[in-house]
Amino acid sequence: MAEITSSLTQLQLSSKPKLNAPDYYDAPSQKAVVGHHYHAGLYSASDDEIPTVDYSLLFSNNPVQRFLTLENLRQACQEYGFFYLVNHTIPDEVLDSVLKGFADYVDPKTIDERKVYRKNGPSDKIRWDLNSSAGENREYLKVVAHPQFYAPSDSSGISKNLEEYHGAMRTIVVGLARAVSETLGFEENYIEKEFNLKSGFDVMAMNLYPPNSRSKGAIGIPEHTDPGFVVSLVQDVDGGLQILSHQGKWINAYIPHHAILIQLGDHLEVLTNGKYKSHIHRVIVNNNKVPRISVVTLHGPALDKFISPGVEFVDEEHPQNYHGMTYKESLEANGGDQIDVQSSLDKLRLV
Ligand SMILES: O=C(O)CCC(=O)C(=O)O
Ligand SMILES: [Fe+2]
Repeated sequence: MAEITSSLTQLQLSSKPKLNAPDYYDAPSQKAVVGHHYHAGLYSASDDEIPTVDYSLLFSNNPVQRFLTLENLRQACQEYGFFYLVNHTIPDEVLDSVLKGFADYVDPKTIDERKVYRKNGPSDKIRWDLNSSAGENREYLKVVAHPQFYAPSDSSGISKNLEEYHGAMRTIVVGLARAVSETLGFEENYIEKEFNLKSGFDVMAMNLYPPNSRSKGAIGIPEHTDPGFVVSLVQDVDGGLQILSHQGKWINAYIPHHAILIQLGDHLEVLTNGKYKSHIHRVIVNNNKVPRISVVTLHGPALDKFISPGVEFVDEEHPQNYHGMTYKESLEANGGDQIDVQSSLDKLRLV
């Protein structure tokens, strides 16, 4: 588990760790392919700090400590919209085995096993694809993980790891829902109720990004925001995740080892009428020396839950900025399938 590294009295900041390639990868010997049609500086981003929130202190018995950590979380939500979560209760071994499990799963020798999960239809609960183009470079597996967990059949035994990890992450997300509700000045069950999180629709996306020597361009995943309450993300190595700040500046995410990156989702933005916003992010692979794996979970409201700005967030000074829609409708509003967990913030915004 990541350690408490900073003071409570100000936003807790992370430092840039060194690239730490796990030994199950063959680091490619090739240098970056010459002749890619992108400019090295085109996707550069700054190393500005990203706040860190200590999960365990959100539930501290010490009221001062708890108050200060909730204030830290409120600032992180309102002024950033993303933060690193440390001391979060998921054992290191669980994080390591989900990442290692996916690394084993995407063995190029077993690619035919995965192809059965290529798009079959709109009700797919498991989806796999491999994109290698100027616009996107990644292999991914997505599974619906809640209210029911859909386990991919596989010879490497990944499903057990995924399900264990998801169960642990859900516990944290419910804890975060309670803490975030308090930062908004509500009873702790406000978000759980508004999103009916007990029946929340969660999708896990496991991504493998190639090193630059094996990619067809600079982009791992193009710019987007994600629907839902929050997105949780763990990774094996740093490598190109960039988030667009409030100030319109791209920031490199250097996630401390064994910490979790939390990004606020579109539907928290809708519920709070824009007070807590989701942020555009992308993955750039042009500097990657080794492959990178991320395990990203989109924790959503229940599919049938109608989400609109809470009345408490709308007044003369703050006119309603978003339409209401059920979560299901919003996932499908841009023609996507539920498993695509596509953003439709463009359709939800009134202005
Ligand atoms: O892999 C990453 O770092 C980000 C992936 C992502 O944004 C997503 O899957 O929605
Ligand atoms: Fe994303």
